[in-house]
Amino acid sequence: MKNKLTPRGWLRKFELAFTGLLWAVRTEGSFRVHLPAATLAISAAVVLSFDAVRWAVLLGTIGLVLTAELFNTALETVSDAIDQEHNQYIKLALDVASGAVLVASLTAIAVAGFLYWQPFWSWWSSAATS
Ligand SMILES: Nc1ncnc2c1ncn2[C@@H]1O[C@H](COP(=O)(O)OP(=O)(O)OP(=O)(O)O)[C@@H](O)[C@H]1O
Repeated sequence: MKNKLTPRGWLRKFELAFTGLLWAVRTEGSFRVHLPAATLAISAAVVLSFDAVRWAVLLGTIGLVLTAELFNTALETVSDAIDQEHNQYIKLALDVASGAVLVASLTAIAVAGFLYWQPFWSWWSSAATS
């Protein structure tokens, strides 16, 4: 079903996108790990007074992980619709999608190391000397 590119059509597109987003967050257990982790990372960035570049990299990295998880959830839903019995192609597709989430998550951990190390060290040093 195609939405026309009118203001009403765009509104409908956003409505459908938010419906999908909310459904995925409510039903996919992995978001119970990703969302608290993202909240913790953002809170630490506020405390450490991240500059604009650090914020941009942090938000981009969080977006990468959440986007990978959303595509993984979409693929799991389609695979349930296609075949709920054992299917080797569905298995491979879901394993690859899980691999994508793993790569995004490991990338986020590595990026976090670079982002937080120096501001944390400055914060720690000034807290220790005061
Ligand atoms: N129809 C199927 N045929 C074969 N293997 C499947 C099928 N459905 C799921 N699997 C296997 O089970 C694994 C987990 O798939 P599932 O859709 O249950 O995700 P999940 O356990 O909810 O994981 P996630 O935490 O990523 O949502 C897949 O990676 C795949 O190896």
